[in-house]
Amino acid sequence: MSYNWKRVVVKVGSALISPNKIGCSSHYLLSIAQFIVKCRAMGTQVVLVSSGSVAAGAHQFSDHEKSEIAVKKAMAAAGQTEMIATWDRLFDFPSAQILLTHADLRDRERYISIRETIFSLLEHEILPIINENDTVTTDKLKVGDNDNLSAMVAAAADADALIICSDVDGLYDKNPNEHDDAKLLSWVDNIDQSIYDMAGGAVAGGVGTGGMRTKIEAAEKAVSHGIDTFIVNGFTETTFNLLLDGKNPGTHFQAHDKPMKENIHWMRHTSNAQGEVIVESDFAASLESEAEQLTSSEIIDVKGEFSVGDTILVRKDDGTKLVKARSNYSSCLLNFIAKQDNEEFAQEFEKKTGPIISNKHIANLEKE
Ligand SMILES: Nc1ncnc2c1ncn2[C@@H]1O[C@H](COP(=O)(O)OP(=O)(O)O)[C@@H](O)[C@H]1O
Ligand SMILES: N[C@@H](CCC(=O)OP(=O)(O)O)C(=O)O
Repeated sequence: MSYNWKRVVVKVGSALISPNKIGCSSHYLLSIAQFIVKCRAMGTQVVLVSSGSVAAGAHQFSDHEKSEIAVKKAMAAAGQTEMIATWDRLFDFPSAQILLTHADLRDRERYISIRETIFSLLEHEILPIINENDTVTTDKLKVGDNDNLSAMVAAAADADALIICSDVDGLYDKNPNEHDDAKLLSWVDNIDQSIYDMAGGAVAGGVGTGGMRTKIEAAEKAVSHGIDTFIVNGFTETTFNLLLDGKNPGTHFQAHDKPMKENIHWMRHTSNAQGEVIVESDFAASLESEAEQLTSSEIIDVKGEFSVGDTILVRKDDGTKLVKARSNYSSCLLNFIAKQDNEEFAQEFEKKTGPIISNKHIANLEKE
């Protein structure tokens, strides 16, 4: 019996591509590539999210300069071509490179465009190979790790499963590289703080970046969109044979059976709030129904700069996060109307302009 997936995202960590940080090695990629080929032959579409550009490009630069940000970006640029060429050589079908930043994914129009490009490539049986566009990112613009990126991609691609290939067998109850008695968790159906507490970071000075924490974050994003998520050991061929047999070779995070709608998931997990609207601590309206709208008289403060259509966070004065929603007002207009002494004017203005936030594009943060 095999898994009945229509579409999977396979994420491959740096240690598998560039184990020694001297260019790329196809040593561990062969069994992953074979898995991709077999999935496609079984009718399962595959999207590949591949790390490794920084590690692969590292050997072009001297050790003393590698901590400089500009050099890291240069390493990524130099390693990216090598990484793509290495993957491309392993397939007898075409592949395509997509480089993304968080700024692309959190912009709804660009996000839709990314989705359409992925679907078009898959329709034409071209393998999309995705990585973060490290060369152009700043702290504000980047996702920062490919675990979270792969979950955002899996949601954008409407995947059924996300397979995160790492250098360990899965999630252990503590870091197996530091504790000999660490136990592998093969099944996780609820990602709560106790699961996050098990996760340590990546090995200091090692090849990977995120460690287990970012993999759990990725799993949380993916399962809430109905995507079964696996953390598996990408070093061994057995992993992929087991997956093809419908078995779990590592840690399986169970998908929610009532996944969030695509646009709500995007708002909750991919879009960044460009600003904040602060309301009183005793604010009680649900904000999700037409009857319970946010009005300017309830706003204490407006923070940040945002435009019509941007995502904003509505939170209470005491810090409680209420909702993330699409703003129908710019920050400038909202500041103006919220600071109006003439309440009648404000009410009339809102009546004409419409609700402050959209109740169609809203993610409730209190329920989760
Ligand atoms: N609870 C845990 N279970 C498994 N691995 C853990 C755990 N805590 C920390 N780790 C570390 O996370 C590493 C995998 O993450 P990372 O190095 O970022 O790999 P990748 O390149 O695959 O993203 C493991 O090698 C291990 O050292
Ligand atoms: N964009 C980076 C990916 C960094 C990253 O997340 O690495 P990893 O923890 O190995 O998945 C690169 O290509 O090197």
